[in-house]
Amino acid sequence: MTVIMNGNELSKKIKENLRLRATKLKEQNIEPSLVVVLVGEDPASQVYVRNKTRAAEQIGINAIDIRLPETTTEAEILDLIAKYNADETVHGILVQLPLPKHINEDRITQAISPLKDVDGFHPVNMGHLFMNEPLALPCTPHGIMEFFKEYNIDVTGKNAVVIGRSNIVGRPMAALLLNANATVTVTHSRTQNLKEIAREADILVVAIGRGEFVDADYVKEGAVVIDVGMNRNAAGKLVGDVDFASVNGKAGYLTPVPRGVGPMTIAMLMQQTIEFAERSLN
Ligand SMILES: Nc1nc(=O)c2c([nH]1)NC[C@@H]1CN(c3ccc(C(=O)N[C@@H](CCC(=O)O)C(=O)O)cc3)C=[N+]21
Ligand SMILES: [Mg+2]
Repeated sequence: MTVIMNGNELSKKIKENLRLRATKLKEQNIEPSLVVVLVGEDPASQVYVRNKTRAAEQIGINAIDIRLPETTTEAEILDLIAKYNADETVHGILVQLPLPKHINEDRITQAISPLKDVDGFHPVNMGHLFMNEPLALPCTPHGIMEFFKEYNIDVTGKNAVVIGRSNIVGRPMAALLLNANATVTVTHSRTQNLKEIAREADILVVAIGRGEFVDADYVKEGAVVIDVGMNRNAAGKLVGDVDFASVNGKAGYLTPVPRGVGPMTIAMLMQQTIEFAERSLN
């Protein structure tokens, strides 16, 4: 029997709690505010950004939604970031990735003040995370840790295998699992014997960007399987990196796509915004 972890339900619960915290902040004349910058017309990014601004609205976070044309220069974005870094009424700044090719994503990420970096992507925040003294956590890995908490999954001493080493998911996920005392293996496209390594996992986090890549052969009976993927299959249907039908029944726990990790990412983004706003009180 596989427990399907419900990201819609858990994120809803978290957002309800955040709404109360937003109300408290407003009573103290702080309006939690998040700047969301989207450059270009990528349809998937438009969906994600809309989901973020909608969640902000539900909670009572003021979302400053900035849409810029594909032709925007790097200097223009850097100017905008400098403006909001200096604006004390703004608590969080997010620039949606990916950015158009003529813009250097690292320079943009590094321009955002670490104290307003709701994504947790800034190298300073990455450093704090790796030293187990986090200031802001990357939202997707953070949301995955919240799943473990909700479903009473103790990762201490467990074999955790992360497939993927991106700066936004794989690497910070490994750090969070290590901070939580798991035994962590990070695998990637050059890993030899991936299937054999994955089969040893008590906790398997899949973030490779290849639709339905991980089937039951990669999964140990009873393992916790977390699917970070967001892909369109040949029929245009949204699928994860895990072959859900194949793994369902073998895993102990499994996240679906959609309604799994995606909504948790957004909930953690909102939580980080509220936390930054609360810090502004002190
Ligand atoms: N600076 C930055 N911060 C991010 O947090 C960030 C980013 N850039 N770039 C892209 C990724 C991806 N991401 C998602 C957020 C929500 C859903 C989401 O809401 N998913 C829904 C369904 C979405 C759909 O229907 O397509 C679900 O899984 O149920 C998915 C993916 C945030 N990201
Ligand atoms: Mg994917």
